[in-house]
Amino acid sequence: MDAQFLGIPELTETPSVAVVVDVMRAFTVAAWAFAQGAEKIVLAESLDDALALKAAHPDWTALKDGPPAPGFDMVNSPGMLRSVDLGGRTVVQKTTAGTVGALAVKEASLVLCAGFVVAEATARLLRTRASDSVTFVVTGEDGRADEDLACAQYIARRVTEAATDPTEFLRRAAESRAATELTEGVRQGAHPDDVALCLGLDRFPFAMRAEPQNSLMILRPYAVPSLTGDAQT
Ligand SMILES: O=C(O)[C@H](CS(=O)(=O)O)OP(=O)(O)O
Ligand SMILES: [Mg+2]
Repeated sequence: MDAQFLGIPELTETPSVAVVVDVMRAFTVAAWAFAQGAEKIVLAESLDDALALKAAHPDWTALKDGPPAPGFDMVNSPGMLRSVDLGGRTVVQKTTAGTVGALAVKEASLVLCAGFVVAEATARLLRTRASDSVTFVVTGEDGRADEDLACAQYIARRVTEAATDPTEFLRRAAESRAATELTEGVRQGAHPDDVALCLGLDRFPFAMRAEPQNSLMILRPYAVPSLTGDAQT
């Protein structure tokens, strides 16, 4: 598999297969939202769009990064979100990096959103599809966020080497700027457990696929064939 690792500004062409990585915290939050019962996540283009979607659908749950804000129900924190019942709910998510990265590749034929919590399921799905070429979108810091790059490199390696040791990749993420800023309270809307939850390797058995639907980009959990080869969708 030919793997490319690109920051959002480097996306000059539409890739065929894109894996959009945001470890801290957008796609860790998304995975937790599905674990808490959310049916789907609408990836919003802007804060105004997120608020407009919420206004049009008052039963939806709107979520943003940074500090709490009027009109939004939650912030982009897995530590806070893990105790919220989202059974059957639609979540609208707008963040600085993760949602922007997914929207930047919305024309791709396959868009997966990932973090360490869904690494193995994501790698297994890529393995199953046997894609020749995969573009990993390293969403943070214009492609330089080491938590995202480490996770992307780990997933890429796992596609071909199932026994890849995660230790060094997780260490890099734990020592990244994002982890430090979350731990030190520099980034707002954070819970003390956020970094640990973002490093929760293979916490969930599903991958996450984003697809355009009625002019919106919708993220859903995506069951992948198990190790024993039982196919699910
Ligand atoms: O919520 C996050 O962790 C970041 C925003 S910030 O860097 O904390 O301000 O957004 P994300 O898109 O999840 O990287
Ligand atoms: Mg991030």
